[in-house]
Amino acid sequence: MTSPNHTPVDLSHVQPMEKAEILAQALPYIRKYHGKTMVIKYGGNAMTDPALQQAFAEDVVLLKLVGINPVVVHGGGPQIETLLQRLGKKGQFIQGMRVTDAETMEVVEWVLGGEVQQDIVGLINAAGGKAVGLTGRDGAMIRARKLRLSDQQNPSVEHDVGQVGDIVSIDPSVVKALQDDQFIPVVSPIGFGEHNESYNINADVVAAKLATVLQAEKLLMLTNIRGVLDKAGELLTELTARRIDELCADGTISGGMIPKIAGALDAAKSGVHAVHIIDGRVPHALLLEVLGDQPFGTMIKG
Ligand SMILES: Nc1ncnc2c1ncn2[C@@H]1O[C@H](COP(=O)(O)OP(=O)(O)O)[C@@H](O)[C@H]1O
Ligand SMILES: CC(=O)N[C@@H](CCC(=O)OP(=O)(O)O)C(=O)O
Repeated sequence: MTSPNHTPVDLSHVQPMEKAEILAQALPYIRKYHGKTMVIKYGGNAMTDPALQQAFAEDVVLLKLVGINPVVVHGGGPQIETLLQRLGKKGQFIQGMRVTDAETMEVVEWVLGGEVQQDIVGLINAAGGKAVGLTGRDGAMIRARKLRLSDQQNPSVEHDVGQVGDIVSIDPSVVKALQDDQFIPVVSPIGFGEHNESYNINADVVAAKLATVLQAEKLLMLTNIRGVLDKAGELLTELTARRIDELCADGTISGGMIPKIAGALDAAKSGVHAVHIIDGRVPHALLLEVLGDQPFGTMIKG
Protein backbone atom coordinates (compact mmCIF):
# COMPACT_ATOMS: atom_id res chain seq x y z
CA MET A 1 0.00 0.00 0.00
CA THR A 2 2.91 2.32 0.54
CA SER A 3 4.46 4.14 -2.36
CA PRO A 4 8.24 3.51 -2.27
CA ASN A 5 9.08 6.76 -4.07
CA HIS A 6 6.89 8.93 -1.90
CA THR A 7 8.62 12.12 -0.71
CA PRO A 8 7.12 13.21 2.64
CA VAL A 9 6.89 16.97 2.02
CA ASP A 10 8.61 18.60 -0.93
CA LEU A 11 9.96 21.96 0.24
CA SER A 12 12.79 22.05 -2.34
CA HIS A 13 11.25 25.04 -4.16
CA VAL A 14 10.94 27.03 -0.91
CA GLN A 15 13.75 29.45 0.07
CA PRO A 16 15.56 28.60 3.37
CA MET A 17 14.20 31.71 5.14
CA GLU A 18 10.64 30.83 4.11
CA LYS A 19 11.13 27.24 5.28
CA ALA A 20 12.21 28.50 8.69
CA GLU A 21 9.18 30.79 8.85
CA ILE A 22 6.82 27.95 7.96
CA LEU A 23 8.32 25.78 10.70
CA ALA A 24 8.33 28.61 13.26
CA GLN A 25 4.62 29.28 12.60
CA ALA A 26 3.86 25.87 14.09
CA LEU A 27 5.44 26.72 17.46
CA PRO A 28 2.45 28.46 19.13
CA TYR A 29 0.20 25.58 18.12
CA ILE A 30 2.64 22.97 19.39
CA ARG A 31 2.74 24.82 22.73
CA LYS A 32 -1.03 25.22 22.84
CA TYR A 33 -1.78 21.57 22.09
CA HIS A 34 1.05 19.87 23.99
CA GLY A 35 -0.41 17.08 26.14
CA LYS A 36 -3.90 17.43 24.59
CA THR A 37 -5.91 14.63 23.01
CA MET A 38 -7.14 14.83 19.44
CA VAL A 39 -9.57 12.30 18.00
CA ILE A 40 -9.12 11.84 14.27
CA LYS A 41 -11.85 10.18 12.23
CA TYR A 42 -10.23 8.67 9.17
CA GLY A 43 -13.01 8.00 6.66
CA GLY A 44 -12.92 5.05 4.30
CA ASN A 45 -13.31 7.41 1.36
CA ALA A 46 -10.28 9.45 2.44
CA MET A 47 -8.00 6.40 2.55
CA THR A 48 -8.06 5.20 -1.01
CA ASP A 49 -4.79 6.75 -2.26
CA PRO A 50 -1.49 5.19 -1.03
CA ALA A 51 0.49 8.48 -1.08
CA LEU A 52 -2.25 10.24 0.90
CA GLN A 53 -2.39 7.35 3.34
CA GLN A 54 1.32 7.63 3.92
CA ALA A 55 1.09 11.40 4.42
CA PHE A 56 -1.71 10.78 6.94
CA ALA A 57 0.42 8.27 8.88
CA GLU A 58 3.37 10.72 8.93
CA ASP A 59 1.12 13.48 10.28
CA VAL A 60 -0.18 11.24 13.06
CA VAL A 61 3.38 10.33 14.06
CA LEU A 62 4.52 13.95 13.94
CA LEU A 63 1.67 15.02 16.22
CA LYS A 64 2.64 12.30 18.68
CA LEU A 65 6.30 13.33 18.56
CA VAL A 66 5.48 16.95 19.43
CA GLY A 67 3.55 15.82 22.51
CA ILE A 68 -0.05 15.72 21.20
CA ASN A 69 -2.08 12.52 21.80
CA PRO A 70 -3.75 11.42 18.57
CA VAL A 71 -6.45 8.73 18.71
CA VAL A 72 -7.50 7.42 15.31
CA VAL A 73 -11.01 6.09 14.68
CA HIS A 74 -11.25 4.63 11.21
CA GLY A 75 -14.08 3.83 8.83
CA GLY A 76 -13.97 1.59 5.80
CA GLY A 77 -17.36 1.88 4.10
CA PRO A 78 -16.01 1.55 0.51
CA GLN A 79 -13.76 -1.35 1.53
CA ILE A 80 -16.76 -3.20 3.07
CA GLU A 81 -18.69 -2.49 -0.13
CA THR A 82 -15.97 -4.07 -2.30
CA LEU A 83 -16.05 -7.32 -0.34
CA LEU A 84 -19.84 -7.41 -0.26
CA GLN A 85 -19.86 -7.06 -4.04
CA ARG A 86 -17.54 -10.06 -4.38
CA LEU A 87 -20.10 -12.02 -2.35
CA GLY A 88 -22.84 -10.84 -4.73
CA LYS A 89 -24.35 -8.43 -2.20
CA LYS A 90 -24.99 -4.71 -2.41
CA GLY A 91 -25.00 -2.42 0.59
CA GLN A 92 -28.22 -0.64 1.49
CA PHE A 93 -28.13 2.55 3.56
CA ILE A 94 -30.83 4.31 5.54
CA GLN A 95 -29.90 7.79 6.82
CA GLY A 96 -26.22 6.97 6.32
CA MET A 97 -26.45 3.66 8.25
CA ARG A 98 -25.65 0.37 6.54
CA VAL A 99 -28.44 -2.19 6.90
CA THR A 100 -26.46 -5.00 8.54
CA ASP A 101 -27.71 -8.60 8.37
CA ALA A 102 -25.69 -11.46 9.92
CA GLU A 103 -23.59 -12.06 6.79
CA THR A 104 -22.88 -8.33 6.37
CA MET A 105 -21.83 -8.17 10.03
CA GLU A 106 -19.24 -10.89 9.38
CA VAL A 107 -17.88 -8.90 6.45
CA VAL A 108 -17.80 -5.69 8.52
CA GLU A 109 -15.84 -7.39 11.31
CA TRP A 110 -13.48 -8.98 8.84
CA VAL A 111 -12.78 -5.75 6.95
CA LEU A 112 -12.75 -3.20 9.79
CA GLY A 113 -11.19 -5.37 12.49
CA GLY A 114 -8.72 -6.84 10.00
CA GLU A 115 -7.44 -5.53 6.70
CA VAL A 116 -8.28 -1.84 6.98
CA GLN A 117 -7.08 -1.51 10.55
CA GLN A 118 -3.87 -3.41 9.95
CA ASP A 119 -3.05 -1.22 6.94
CA ILE A 120 -3.34 1.91 9.08
CA VAL A 121 -1.40 0.38 11.99
CA GLY A 122 1.32 -0.76 9.56
CA LEU A 123 1.65 2.67 7.94
CA ILE A 124 1.88 4.50 11.27
CA ASN A 125 4.49 2.04 12.51
CA ALA A 126 6.46 2.36 9.27
CA ALA A 127 6.44 6.16 9.75
CA GLY A 128 8.08 5.71 13.17
CA GLY A 129 5.07 5.53 15.51
CA LYS A 130 3.78 2.72 17.73
CA ALA A 131 0.17 2.09 16.74
CA VAL A 132 -2.12 -0.47 18.35
CA GLY A 133 -5.31 -1.63 16.65
CA LEU A 134 -8.44 -2.08 18.78
CA THR A 135 -12.09 -2.82 18.16
CA GLY A 136 -14.74 -1.67 20.62
CA ARG A 137 -14.56 -5.15 22.17
CA ASP A 138 -11.02 -4.60 23.39
CA GLY A 139 -10.84 -3.41 26.98
CA ALA A 140 -14.68 -3.69 27.00
CA MET A 141 -14.60 -0.26 25.37
CA ILE A 142 -17.82 0.16 23.35
CA ARG A 143 -21.07 -1.24 24.74
CA ALA A 144 -23.95 -1.07 22.29
CA ARG A 145 -27.53 -2.12 21.66
CA LYS A 146 -29.62 -2.39 18.51
CA LEU A 147 -30.24 1.03 16.96
CA ARG A 148 -33.88 2.05 16.68
CA LEU A 149 -33.95 4.33 13.67
CA SER A 150 -37.05 6.49 13.20
CA ASP A 151 -38.11 7.66 9.77
CA GLN A 152 -37.15 11.31 9.20
CA GLN A 153 -40.52 12.28 7.70
CA ASN A 154 -42.71 10.05 9.85
CA PRO A 155 -41.09 9.48 13.28
CA SER A 156 -43.68 6.87 14.33
CA VAL A 157 -42.27 4.55 11.62
CA GLU A 158 -39.12 2.63 12.56
CA HIS A 159 -36.57 1.20 10.10
CA ASP A 160 -35.03 -2.19 10.83
CA VAL A 161 -31.31 -1.74 10.14
CA GLY A 162 -30.28 -5.15 11.57
CA GLN A 163 -27.12 -5.28 13.66
CA VAL A 164 -26.40 -1.56 13.62
CA GLY A 165 -25.37 -0.42 17.06
CA ASP A 166 -26.46 2.48 19.21
CA ILE A 167 -23.72 3.30 21.71
CA VAL A 168 -24.72 2.61 25.33
CA SER A 169 -21.38 3.62 26.84
CA ILE A 170 -17.71 4.01 26.05
CA ASP A 171 -15.06 3.09 28.61
CA PRO A 172 -11.91 4.85 27.39
CA SER A 173 -9.53 3.30 29.95
CA VAL A 174 -7.75 1.10 27.37
CA VAL A 175 -7.23 4.13 25.10
CA LYS A 176 -5.86 6.20 27.99
CA ALA A 177 -3.52 3.42 29.12
CA LEU A 178 -2.12 3.09 25.59
CA GLN A 179 -1.72 6.87 25.25
CA ASP A 180 0.17 7.04 28.54
CA ASP A 181 2.57 4.39 27.24
CA GLN A 182 3.26 6.40 24.06
CA PHE A 183 1.16 4.14 21.82
CA ILE A 184 -1.23 5.49 19.18
CA PRO A 185 -4.66 3.79 19.46
CA VAL A 186 -6.37 2.93 16.16
CA VAL A 187 -10.01 2.08 16.85
CA SER A 188 -12.49 0.32 14.56
CA PRO A 189 -16.19 1.03 15.10
CA ILE A 190 -17.42 -2.35 16.32
CA GLY A 191 -19.34 -2.60 19.57
CA PHE A 192 -20.59 -5.50 21.69
CA GLY A 193 -23.99 -6.09 23.27
CA GLU A 194 -25.43 -7.62 26.43
CA HIS A 195 -25.24 -11.13 24.99
CA ASN A 196 -21.79 -10.63 23.50
CA GLU A 197 -23.31 -9.99 20.05
CA SER A 198 -21.43 -7.68 17.66
CA TYR A 199 -22.70 -4.34 16.42
CA ASN A 200 -21.71 -2.35 13.36
CA ILE A 201 -21.52 1.32 14.37
CA ASN A 202 -20.99 4.25 12.06
CA ALA A 203 -17.38 5.40 12.51
CA ASP A 204 -18.38 9.08 12.72
CA VAL A 205 -20.66 8.27 15.65
CA VAL A 206 -17.88 6.38 17.46
CA ALA A 207 -15.31 9.13 16.83
CA ALA A 208 -17.67 11.81 18.14
CA LYS A 209 -18.62 9.86 21.27
CA LEU A 210 -15.02 8.89 22.01
CA ALA A 211 -13.93 12.53 21.63
CA THR A 212 -16.63 13.50 24.12
CA VAL A 213 -15.75 10.80 26.64
CA LEU A 214 -12.05 11.73 26.41
CA GLN A 215 -12.96 15.46 26.52
CA ALA A 216 -10.66 15.86 23.54
CA GLU A 217 -9.26 19.23 22.51
CA LYS A 218 -10.20 18.55 18.90
CA LEU A 219 -12.28 16.19 16.81
CA LEU A 220 -11.10 16.14 13.20
CA MET A 221 -13.17 14.28 10.64
CA LEU A 222 -11.24 13.58 7.43
CA THR A 223 -13.52 12.87 4.51
CA ASN A 224 -13.60 12.98 0.71
CA ILE A 225 -15.10 16.43 0.27
CA ARG A 226 -14.00 20.03 1.08
CA GLY A 227 -16.37 20.19 4.05
CA VAL A 228 -20.09 20.75 4.32
CA LEU A 229 -21.45 22.39 1.16
CA ASP A 230 -24.58 24.46 0.68
CA LYS A 231 -27.17 23.89 -2.09
CA ALA A 232 -25.00 25.83 -4.57
CA GLY A 233 -21.94 23.69 -3.75
CA GLU A 234 -20.20 26.48 -1.79
CA LEU A 235 -18.15 25.54 1.27
CA LEU A 236 -19.74 26.45 4.60
CA THR A 237 -16.81 27.37 6.84
CA GLU A 238 -18.81 27.54 10.09
CA LEU A 239 -22.05 25.85 11.11
CA THR A 240 -24.30 26.29 14.12
CA ALA A 241 -26.99 23.89 15.38
CA ARG A 242 -29.79 26.00 13.87
CA ARG A 243 -28.21 26.11 10.41
CA ILE A 244 -27.53 22.35 10.55
CA ASP A 245 -31.22 21.70 11.31
CA GLU A 246 -32.22 23.80 8.29
CA LEU A 247 -29.72 22.04 5.99
CA CYS A 248 -30.91 18.58 7.12
CA ALA A 249 -34.58 19.53 6.83
CA ASP A 250 -34.26 20.82 3.24
CA GLY A 251 -32.13 17.82 2.16
CA THR A 252 -28.91 19.78 1.56
CA ILE A 253 -27.21 17.46 4.05
CA SER A 254 -27.87 13.84 3.12
CA GLY A 255 -26.41 10.30 3.13
CA GLY A 256 -23.10 9.82 4.93
CA MET A 257 -23.01 13.49 5.95
CA ILE A 258 -26.04 12.95 8.26
CA PRO A 259 -24.28 10.85 10.97
CA LYS A 260 -21.11 12.91 10.48
CA ILE A 261 -22.73 16.26 11.17
CA ALA A 262 -24.91 14.85 13.98
CA GLY A 263 -21.83 13.40 15.70
CA ALA A 264 -19.84 16.58 15.12
CA LEU A 265 -22.59 18.71 16.68
CA ASP A 266 -23.01 16.37 19.66
CA ALA A 267 -19.27 16.52 20.36
CA ALA A 268 -19.16 20.32 20.01
CA LYS A 269 -22.07 20.65 22.46
CA SER A 270 -20.49 18.21 24.92
CA GLY A 271 -17.21 19.92 25.63
CA VAL A 272 -14.95 19.05 22.69
CA HIS A 273 -13.28 22.42 22.09
CA ALA A 274 -12.99 22.37 18.31
CA VAL A 275 -14.74 20.14 15.78
CA HIS A 276 -13.79 20.27 12.10
CA ILE A 277 -14.84 18.34 9.00
CA ILE A 278 -11.88 18.53 6.63
CA ASP A 279 -10.80 17.32 3.20
CA GLY A 280 -8.74 14.16 3.55
CA ARG A 281 -7.82 14.39 -0.16
CA VAL A 282 -5.46 17.28 0.62
CA PRO A 283 -1.97 15.92 1.36
CA HIS A 284 -1.05 16.49 5.05
CA ALA A 285 -4.56 17.83 5.79
CA LEU A 286 -4.12 16.87 9.42
CA LEU A 287 -0.91 18.81 9.90
CA LEU A 288 -2.29 21.83 8.08
CA GLU A 289 -5.35 21.91 10.31
CA VAL A 290 -3.58 21.36 13.65
CA LEU A 291 -0.32 23.27 13.15
CA GLY A 292 -1.15 25.64 10.30
CA ASP A 293 -2.69 29.09 10.58
CA GLN A 294 -5.09 28.90 7.62
CA PRO A 295 -8.52 27.57 8.62
CA PHE A 296 -9.97 25.06 6.20
CA GLY A 297 -12.98 22.78 5.98
CA THR A 298 -16.09 23.29 8.11
CA MET A 299 -15.99 24.14 11.79
CA ILE A 300 -18.99 23.00 13.84
CA LYS A 301 -20.02 25.30 16.68
CA GLY A 302 -21.79 23.84 19.73
N1 LIG B 1 -24.23 19.08 2.22
C1 LIG B 1 -23.24 18.20 1.99
N2 LIG B 1 -21.95 18.65 1.94
C2 LIG B 1 -20.94 17.80 1.71
N3 LIG B 1 -21.09 16.46 1.50
C3 LIG B 1 -22.35 15.95 1.55
C4 LIG B 1 -23.46 16.81 1.81
N4 LIG B 1 -24.57 16.02 1.81
C5 LIG B 1 -24.18 14.77 1.54
N5 LIG B 1 -22.85 14.69 1.38
C6 LIG B 1 -22.10 13.48 1.07
O1 LIG B 1 -21.44 12.99 2.23
C7 LIG B 1 -20.24 12.36 1.81
C8 LIG B 1 -19.31 12.16 3.01
O2 LIG B 1 -19.81 11.15 3.84
P1 LIG B 1 -19.25 9.64 3.71
O3 LIG B 1 -19.33 9.17 2.29
O4 LIG B 1 -19.92 8.81 4.75
O5 LIG B 1 -17.72 9.86 4.03
P2 LIG B 1 -16.68 9.12 4.97
O6 LIG B 1 -16.39 7.81 4.34
O7 LIG B 1 -15.52 10.06 4.96
O8 LIG B 1 -17.32 9.01 6.33
C9 LIG B 1 -19.73 13.27 0.73
O9 LIG B 1 -18.82 12.65 -0.15
C10 LIG B 1 -21.02 13.68 0.02
O10 LIG B 1 -21.30 12.81 -1.04
C1 LIG C 1 -23.66 1.41 10.56
C2 LIG C 1 -22.68 1.79 9.49
O1 LIG C 1 -23.05 2.41 8.51
N1 LIG C 1 -21.41 1.41 9.67
C3 LIG C 1 -20.36 1.71 8.74
C4 LIG C 1 -19.02 1.46 9.42
C5 LIG C 1 -17.85 1.94 8.61
C6 LIG C 1 -17.86 3.44 8.38
O2 LIG C 1 -18.50 4.22 9.08
O3 LIG C 1 -17.03 3.82 7.37
P1 LIG C 1 -16.87 5.27 6.70
O4 LIG C 1 -16.42 6.18 7.77
O5 LIG C 1 -15.84 5.04 5.66
O6 LIG C 1 -18.19 5.69 6.11
C7 LIG C 1 -20.48 0.81 7.47
O7 LIG C 1 -20.89 -0.35 7.59
O8 LIG C 1 -20.12 1.29 6.39
